[in-house]
Amino acid sequence: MGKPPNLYAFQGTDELATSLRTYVLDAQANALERHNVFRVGVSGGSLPKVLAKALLDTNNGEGKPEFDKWEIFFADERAVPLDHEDSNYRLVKEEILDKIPAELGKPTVYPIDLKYLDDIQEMADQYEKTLVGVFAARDSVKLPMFDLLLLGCGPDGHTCSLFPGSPLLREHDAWVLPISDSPKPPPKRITLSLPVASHGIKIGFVATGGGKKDIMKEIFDTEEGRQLPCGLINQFAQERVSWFVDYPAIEGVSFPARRGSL
Ligand SMILES: O=C(O)[C@H](O)[C@@H](O)[C@H](O)[C@H](O)COP(=O)(O)O
Repeated sequence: MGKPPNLYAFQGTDELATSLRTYVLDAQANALERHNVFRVGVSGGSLPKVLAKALLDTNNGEGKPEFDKWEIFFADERAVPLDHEDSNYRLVKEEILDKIPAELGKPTVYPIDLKYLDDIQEMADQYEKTLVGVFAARDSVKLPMFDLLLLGCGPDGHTCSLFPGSPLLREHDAWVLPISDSPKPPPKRITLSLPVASHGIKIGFVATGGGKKDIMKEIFDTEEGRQLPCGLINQFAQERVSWFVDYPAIEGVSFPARRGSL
């Protein structure tokens, strides 16, 4: 049995961002030492804004992101053009990529292939091929191992585009899956599968605001919550998972949180 996930709680997003920066830079240092590249998967939602605060505030702690060594992938993406308001690529571009100062270098980014907007199975297959190309042949690597996955948690306990009760949660072979009926709009998306999302060397969740307190209580304090997508990642990845939350998000949660800095 491994150790439980880490739950770090902060007074507000500024404090959260400072510790998230330390966490990301630590993951970067480990990855660069291991293979001189930092492979990161990011989600949409509120995460990119918090991540921008963590990474781009240059007065914020020691060390720097070495973006020219970063390879950025999408933990999930909506099947829309890259300049569409629903695009996670557009969100990450506007919040982070466009704001990176030149001296920090430019990351390599892997967006979805727009040729397949009308065929999301093909879009998922192509994105999986991209991962195969980067993480080595599928036969030799059972699952791609991201150096860091940065994920959000929906009010129903979903993460990436893996929703509670979805048959996609039972998929153990594919690395990337299509979804055509996402309960959160827009309906058509692709997502990392649960085994891939649980396989990151480090997996960081960011959840803030009182709107998250009921689902956080469910995930951390109840047996049913452990079966929700976020709860399943907690179970599978255990101490490789770290949650960065603010106090309102864990009001009433009994699971022990470490308050203050990382
Ligand atoms: O593209 C998406 O819809 C996201 O990747 C999704 O999984 C998100 O991370 C959660 O819904 C949490 O969103 P918030 O952080 O905005 O609550």
